[in-house]
Amino acid sequence: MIHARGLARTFRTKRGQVKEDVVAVAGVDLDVAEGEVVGFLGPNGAGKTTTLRMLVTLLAPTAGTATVAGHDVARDPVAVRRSIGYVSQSGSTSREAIAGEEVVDHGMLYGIPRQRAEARGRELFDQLDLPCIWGRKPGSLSGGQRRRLDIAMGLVHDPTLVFLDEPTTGLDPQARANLWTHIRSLREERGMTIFLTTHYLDEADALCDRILVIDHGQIVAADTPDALKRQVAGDLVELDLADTARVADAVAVLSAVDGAAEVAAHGRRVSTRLPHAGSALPRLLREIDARGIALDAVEVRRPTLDDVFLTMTGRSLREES
Ligand SMILES: Nc1ncnc2c1ncn2[C@@H]1O[C@H](COP(=O)(O)OP(=O)(O)OP(=O)(O)O)[C@@H](O)[C@H]1O
Repeated sequence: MIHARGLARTFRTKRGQVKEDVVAVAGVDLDVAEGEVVGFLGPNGAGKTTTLRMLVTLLAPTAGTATVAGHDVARDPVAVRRSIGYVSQSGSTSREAIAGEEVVDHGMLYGIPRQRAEARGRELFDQLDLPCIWGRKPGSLSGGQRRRLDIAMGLVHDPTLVFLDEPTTGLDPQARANLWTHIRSLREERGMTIFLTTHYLDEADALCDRILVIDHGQIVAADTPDALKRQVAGDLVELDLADTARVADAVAVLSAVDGAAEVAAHGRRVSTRLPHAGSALPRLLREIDARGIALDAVEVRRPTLDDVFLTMTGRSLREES
């Protein structure tokens, strides 16, 4: 559905009197198969929106090629636009318009006759849980309703591929979870291919079959959420000691465990990564006990997507965003 090779975009900007080039996207290769939900994850300024805007033909690449829904973005942008839905970060509804009319007008822009656009709009409003907002102004809707209205606008011409730019940014946790359910149903009920950008690790984890991590305009990781998590060194084990004087002894015990990596100490806390913490922990704790090292707390955490990002880039995505 989407294939890009060496896709790049540089912006020429002016700082004071000096002109300089900003490399927003520095040669991206990516492939998205039909029916996949793919998440494009990265910190602020990583190049997510710029990549997306090139794929939806709103921005010309400075280098590289891409085909979207079988059409070349540079040679046949109109065919790309006819085949896709695009929901931008800011949405496309005017606050003072009438929600239903906006959707019908949008459908008619794609050449759909009024009656069919209205039927399609009402069907989408039902599916996206917006049954009573047809005659309302977008400005009077909640954030979650407005986001679902934006998605209805993006789907009125029945595309098989939809691009969502940060679909849940600014929504409260309940509205986000609700939107995730709707996004999942688009794939399940309509077999749509979905490409979305997000800052949110939990969103990428919950929604996406595959995740592409972008940093400084380059893809630094691409795989399923589980496979990405398996790539990092293992489960994180943290022990809080009762007595700082025993930190060195605890570090020695952790370092001796088979497969232990990243053994570290911060204050009273010593930590390590273990490939299979569940099975290694009983023996480790017996050893700690045998040496008379008293513990206040033990914590074991499965790797998260943030750990993946940290491993790939040396920075935490959570801090960045
Ligand atoms: N029109 C522009 N002119 C100059 N620089 C730009 C322009 N658009 C984007 N950039 C720069 O390109 C880089 C990538 O921006 P982009 O918006 O693609 O990142 P992003 O990952 O989508 O960020 P965010 O999560 O904040 O939306 C940033 O350094 C940004 O400042």
